[in-house]
Amino acid sequence: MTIDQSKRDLRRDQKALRLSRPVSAEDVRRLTRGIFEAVANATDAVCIACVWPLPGEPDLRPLLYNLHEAGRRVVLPETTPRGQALAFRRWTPGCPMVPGRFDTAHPDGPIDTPDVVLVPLLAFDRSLNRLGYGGGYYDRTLAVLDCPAIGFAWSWQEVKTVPVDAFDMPLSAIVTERETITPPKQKGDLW
Ligand SMILES: Nc1nc2c(c(=O)[nH]1)N(C=O)[C@@H](CNc1ccc(C(=O)N[C@@H](CCC(=O)O)C(=O)O)cc1)CN2
Ligand SMILES: Nc1ncnc2c1ncn2[C@@H]1O[C@H](COP(=O)(O)OP(=O)(O)OP(=O)(O)O)[C@@H](O)[C@H]1O
Repeated sequence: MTIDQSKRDLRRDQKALRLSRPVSAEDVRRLTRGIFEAVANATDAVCIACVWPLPGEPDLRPLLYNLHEAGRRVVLPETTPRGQALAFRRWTPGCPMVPGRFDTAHPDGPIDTPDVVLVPLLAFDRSLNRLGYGGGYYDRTLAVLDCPAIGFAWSWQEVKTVPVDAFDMPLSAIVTERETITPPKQKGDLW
């Protein structure tokens, strides 16, 4: 099977899984707290890229308010034409949301460059590889941004190995409602 085919199959299965699993309010609180802490640890990150939820995805909307109240700038992706990197636009509480491509929605605020990007995903593995919707949007965006990329997901979205291509960008960390997964220690690391 080609990498493309195995990605397609995994994408289909993981979409169905994510829509079918019930999520408790406690899970939502734990995941939101974990992401907030991961962002707080990136102390010099002023501008944080989040997402406006798609069906079945963890709902980060409470986090947007928390980050805004904590004095961070919040930006959300505008889904650009296929083949382009995402554009991030400033969000403020209650700002109008504009319908965009693939049933996404984005704020109508000014474009801004994030210092850290929270990345949605359908599947992940322990090596911090991710599978997304297949537009390649986050891979293209992270390739040009060169900033920390923190994946967020439910723990049960983990698979043994995500099929990867050369252009796939591994994440800096993945936060779930159970744990935050960070890169394994490398030989030669000072500490
Ligand atoms: N909340 C949220 N916003 C996001 C993303 C995301 O994953 N979550 N994206 C993450 O990249 C970007 C846009 N996402 C995309 C959504 C759908 C397709 C897409 O190709 N959809 C096909 C069906 C694909 C399939 O069923 O396999 C379609 O609608 O025809 C591509 C990118 C930016 N905004
Ligand atoms: N840095 C890049 N430059 C050019 N093309 C890219 C780049 N990254 C990904 N692509 C293209 O995007 C397409 C989709 O990639 P992939 O299947 O890995 O998407 P995904 O990571 O699941 O989706 P997303 O990042 O939107 O959530 C691929 O066909 C690939 O050719």
